[in-house]
Amino acid sequence: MTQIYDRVALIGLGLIASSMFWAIKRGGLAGEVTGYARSAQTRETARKIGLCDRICESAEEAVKDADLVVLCVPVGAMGGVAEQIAPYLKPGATVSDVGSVKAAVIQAVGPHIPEGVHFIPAHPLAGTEHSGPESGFATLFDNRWCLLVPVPGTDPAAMEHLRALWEGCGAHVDEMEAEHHDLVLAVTSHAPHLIAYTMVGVADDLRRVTDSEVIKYSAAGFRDFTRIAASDPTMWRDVFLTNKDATLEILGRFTEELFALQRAIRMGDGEHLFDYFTRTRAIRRGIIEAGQDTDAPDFGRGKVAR
Ligand SMILES: NC(=O)c1ccc[n+]([C@@H]2O[C@H](COP(=O)([O-])OP(=O)(O)OC[C@H]3O[C@@H](n4cnc5c(N)ncnc54)[C@H](O)[C@@H]3O)[C@@H](O)[C@H]2O)c1
Ligand SMILES: O=C(O)C(=O)CC1(C(=O)O)C=CC(O)C=C1
Repeated sequence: MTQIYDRVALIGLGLIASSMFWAIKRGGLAGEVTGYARSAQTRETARKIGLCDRICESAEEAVKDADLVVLCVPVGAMGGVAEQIAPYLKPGATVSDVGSVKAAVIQAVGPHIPEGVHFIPAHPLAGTEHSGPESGFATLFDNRWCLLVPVPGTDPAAMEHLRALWEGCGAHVDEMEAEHHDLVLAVTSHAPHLIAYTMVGVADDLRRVTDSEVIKYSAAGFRDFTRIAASDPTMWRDVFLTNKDATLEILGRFTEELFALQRAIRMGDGEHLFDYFTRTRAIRRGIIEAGQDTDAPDFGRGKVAR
């Protein structure tokens, strides 16, 4: 139990904020954690389940005297929240966020951060398809990456504190530059979500001809592949609107590969299909062997390939 901050404020009480709260409590990482959500119903639920030491009626009240303020709202709401809390931030405090896109958040939040307050964007690479204050759990960040995205002139001591908080929450911490982050995440997270949403849309379109059998008998492949299509629509709308260029670049490449496979199927080119699947299977297995598949079961002996 190492306390890193006296007071932490969480703004937006959904999956990530609630998981942060339970992880901070588990590690004894903060003296007090305050919380604020825009909707009265969310604040009520938070109080009921004991989320945060104190739920405040305004964002201003929540951030007052906080040493660390973490913005846990959808990416498109970050700028507005930053503007709202700016006059109430304590000198020397750190403002961070957990947004899935970084360049747009830096652009939206940065200008509102007052002189004497540190701004360190961050992104924990962990989540589920669930959302809201009741969806969080203390172990969400265990053995997952959290990327810190320092802006020019970032105070090294403030960085160390934030790094220690995320490590205390169970994460491995790395640093990455914003544009690079957005390109990497477009491949590993954003495009896959869009493709999963699309596949569910296709299944739904087919409902009329298959008499709902696609949904009723949805096989393991469909279920595994489309779990993430149950994710929050506001969050993902904002991700695509704010990481437009990188996502469109990756979707362009994806479409080219898809067309090549489509052509191989039409032409009966089994060799092309076999070679492609052999190569991609090796890559996927390599991810597991490198221990980067943090969902693979761990029986206390390191990651076990599935
Ligand atoms: N869900 C994931 O898998 C995941 C993973 C890593 C990072 N993120 C990022 O974390 C952030 C939060 O995501 P989440 O999954 O916790 O979402 P969530 O939908 O569970 O929670 C978001 C919360 O923010 C509140 N909110 C929305 N607009 C607000 C405003 N203007 N002021 C105050 N509160 C507001 C909502 O009412 C809700 O309580 C997003 O930026 C998302 O991109 C999500
Ligand atoms: O596992 C999931 O449900 C997720 O979608 C989590 C996930 C991801 O794509 O890996 C989603 C968005 C993030 O910003 C980080 C993590």
